[in-house]
Amino acid sequence: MSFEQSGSASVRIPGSKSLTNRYLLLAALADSESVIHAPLHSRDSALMIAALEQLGARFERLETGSPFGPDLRVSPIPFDSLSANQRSIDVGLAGTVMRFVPPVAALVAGSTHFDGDPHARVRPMGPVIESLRALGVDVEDGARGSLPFTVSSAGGVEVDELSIDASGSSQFVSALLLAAARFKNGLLLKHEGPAIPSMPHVEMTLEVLRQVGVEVSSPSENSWRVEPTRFPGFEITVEPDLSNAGPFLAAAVVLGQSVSIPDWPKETTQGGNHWLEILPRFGASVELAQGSLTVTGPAGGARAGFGGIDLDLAAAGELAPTVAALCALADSPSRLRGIAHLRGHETDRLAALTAEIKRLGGEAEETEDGICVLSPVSHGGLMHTYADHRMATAAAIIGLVIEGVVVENVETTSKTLPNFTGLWQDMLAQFSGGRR
Ligand SMILES: O=C(O)C1=C[C@@H](OP(=O)(O)O)[C@@H](O)[C@H](O)C1
Ligand SMILES: C=C(OP(=O)(O)O)C(=O)O
Repeated sequence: MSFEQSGSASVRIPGSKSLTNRYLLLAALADSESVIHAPLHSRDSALMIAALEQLGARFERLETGSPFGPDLRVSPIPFDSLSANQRSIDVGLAGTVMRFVPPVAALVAGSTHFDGDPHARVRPMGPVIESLRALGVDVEDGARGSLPFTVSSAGGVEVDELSIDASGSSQFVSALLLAAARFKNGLLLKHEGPAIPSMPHVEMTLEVLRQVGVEVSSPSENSWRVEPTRFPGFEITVEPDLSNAGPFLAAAVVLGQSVSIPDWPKETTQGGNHWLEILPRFGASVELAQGSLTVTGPAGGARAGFGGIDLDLAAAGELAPTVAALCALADSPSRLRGIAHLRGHETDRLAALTAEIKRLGGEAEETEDGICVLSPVSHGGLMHTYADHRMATAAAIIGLVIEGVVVENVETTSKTLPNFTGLWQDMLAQFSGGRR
């Protein structure tokens, strides 16, 4: 696809998955009703809502006319009046549901069975299962250390100190910190092991806990203390999902156009804020003004050519598939580092990215902690997406430049970005002078 002239588009992005699912969970743990404005409505947030409903929380849709769906009123889990039940929770492929909800199930008397999509069964869960056991809760997992498993609790957690190895996912830390305010004695959590990936997501957890009134501190590097806190319901507006803004901003880069994202937060813990540093490395200019981020691609985009990059993405691995799509269109080699843990994401993303770049005639190889893209993709074909929303959006980016790219199962984007194709088409129409 090429555009004779530089055009511009404004793309409004739905709410952050990571913030929505944290607020939903904390609203379920609060002492009174909460209202969440502009939440994400997607498969991952629907799974979080259904999971919390199983545990006794209630959700009411408050229509606002927003194209992204209603606001939500949340009635918390009625801890004092719940009877010990047997429940069943589908985590889909959502890391935030499979990791964050089991510690909440530990607070509720009865047994809760967790299972998910086929690939969910191979995502790392060991530290969650072992932590719950160390907290005095029974977990039956058939000695697999993964989904499916059943959490059985008398209701409540008294142990107040725990060490885990969260080098496989920051979500292991977030999961325990999010529930810990309702533990009888709070929690002192320590991480022991290689570096934790995606640290901004731990910062996000601390930030949302503070926002809702939970006392939390970090006595030393890699340790956190959550005080036992009863906190009232809250009213909050969810920021747009800056990771999901990525494919649209990448479109600006590869097509040499301008894309603006309204409501870009001034300050944020979202890893997607790293776009401001990453995209200039591909020759784009970025401007944050009047609450919008505008990215303007280099003149001529990928057709005129831009160079590859060497980048450590440990802090924002979630952005890797989008960055890899840019690297696959660059005219010199790239190396992405610090992202070994992507092997435990929605699919083994290092293997998937390498295979799909090679499928389209590029040269790429996995390294111990990332991938190298050695030469760009050169022809079209069916790009496999492995039920991974970010593989689908990566394929869409490549398809803007390479003729004949077909994205397999693009609906998989509904994990975090329903109507991706509508937003994408609308952006392209704006570039060609259509509706703004
Ligand atoms: O806490 C969260 O909301 C997330 C943490 C990160 O997980 P990892 O630490 O496993 O990368 C991120 O990649 C994921 O998309 C969302
Ligand atoms: C890793 C991701 O998701 P999850 O929350 O399922 O871990 C992601 O969205 O890139």
